[in-house]
Amino acid sequence: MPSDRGRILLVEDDPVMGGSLAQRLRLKGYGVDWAHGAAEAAAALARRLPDLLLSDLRLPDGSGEELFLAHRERLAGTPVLMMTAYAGIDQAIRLLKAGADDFLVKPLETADLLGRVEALLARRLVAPEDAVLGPSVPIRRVEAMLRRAATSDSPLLLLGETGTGKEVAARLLHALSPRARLPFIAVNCAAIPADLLESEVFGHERGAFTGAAARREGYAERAAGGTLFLDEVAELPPPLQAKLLRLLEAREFSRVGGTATLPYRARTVAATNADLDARVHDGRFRADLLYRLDVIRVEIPPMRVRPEDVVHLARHFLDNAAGRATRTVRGFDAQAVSAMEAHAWPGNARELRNRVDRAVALADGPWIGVADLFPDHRPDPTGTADATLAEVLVAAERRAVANALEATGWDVGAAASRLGVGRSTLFEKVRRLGLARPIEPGTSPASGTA
Ligand SMILES: Nc1ncnc2c1ncn2[C@@H]1O[C@H](COP(=O)(O)OP(=O)(O)OP(=O)(O)O)[C@@H](O)[C@H]1O
Repeated sequence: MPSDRGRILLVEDDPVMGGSLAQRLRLKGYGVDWAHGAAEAAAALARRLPDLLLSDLRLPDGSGEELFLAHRERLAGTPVLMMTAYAGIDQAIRLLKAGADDFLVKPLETADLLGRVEALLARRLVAPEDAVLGPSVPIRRVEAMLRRAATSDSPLLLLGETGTGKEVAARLLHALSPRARLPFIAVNCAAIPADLLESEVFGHERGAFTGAAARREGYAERAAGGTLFLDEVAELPPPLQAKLLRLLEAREFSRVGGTATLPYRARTVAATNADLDARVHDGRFRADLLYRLDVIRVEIPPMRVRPEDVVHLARHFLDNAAGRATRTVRGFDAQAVSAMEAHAWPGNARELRNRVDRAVALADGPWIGVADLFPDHRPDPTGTADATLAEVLVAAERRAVANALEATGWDVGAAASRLGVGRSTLFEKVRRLGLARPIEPGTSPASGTA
């Protein structure tokens, strides 16, 4: 069985056909959101990008072709598989030319369908030996999206908790893009005082304001034909939001105090750990600006759902820190490795880097131990010398169950088969371990998952 299956948006109006497809895909361990028409599918796509779109061409309120074309830019990193009756083959071929990945002719052969779904999802992963960001399946999936998006000029929005590596992802995107030799300019929208932000981003002419002794180029100008990375974009004050919107729409700007209009040639990549949809909803972020920025959306998963990356990144950080250290540091001892694997990493990769840097600086032997990494508090019980066996087992069980549920999008049937237990056993474990499904804003019962 594949190690990670992914989430499929199934668009099919026929209740019998849709029901049977959803069931077969779920039995194979995929998470399935089933939309019964084009409007429902558009709403589901706006909420969350699936790992694969499987859509019928003929829909009661539109067509799969219109749906795909309307979302083509956002779907740049998502495989698209169309289903059509024989009469729709011409349309399906048009869609392949427009960028869809594959199509199936009805009546469907289940084995064929499942084979193509699996092949398309596998293509979304970067091979482990090529992966730069980390070895886990979720981060290799992110990397595959970045690689595909690197050739496009569309704005890209990076979402993820603090410290997950959004700037690292933006730099990788830039490095993989045809703009790689041009500047990468990073602006932290939250770190610059609001009254300076405009002149920092757009530059100013001499004498534009008190203290403007000379003309200064802003970030938008210095980015030239490279990449302008707007970190913490949710913190932009409203007047700057309006100016950024103009920059993106008109692709031109003026320096503060200047009259000349300058062309904006950079690719825009924005990042935030805030819930931008909620900010739009409560009026703190412009809907039209979000629409402009959110053309390709890439979500960087938190460290707790990709434990395979923890030790890999820790070794990478250790190599860097050890290179700067005067003493010889050889690595982590076994307990330190277990403790890192068990820790929840609320500060994500940044916390990991900080802990490793500090441990390398302070450790008094060649091997880094638990106390060097976690001097401030006891990490989750697993791996600590003083945890009871019962605590260690509960922590390991909790982690395995949480990982399986997360990886299958809380598809309990799929998670149960991954873990090799029955559904009812898994339900009981979820209840006993106090695990709760994260609530996705706007999820409607119609898009229900098993
Ligand atoms: N995949 C990775 N490989 C190597 N280093 C990484 C990786 N991901 C994150 N880091 C490191 O972790 C730290 C945090 O990463 P980064 O600044 O990109 O996170 P961020 O999501 O942009 O954070 P914030 O939301 O606070 O802006 C940096 O030191 C970065 O070098």
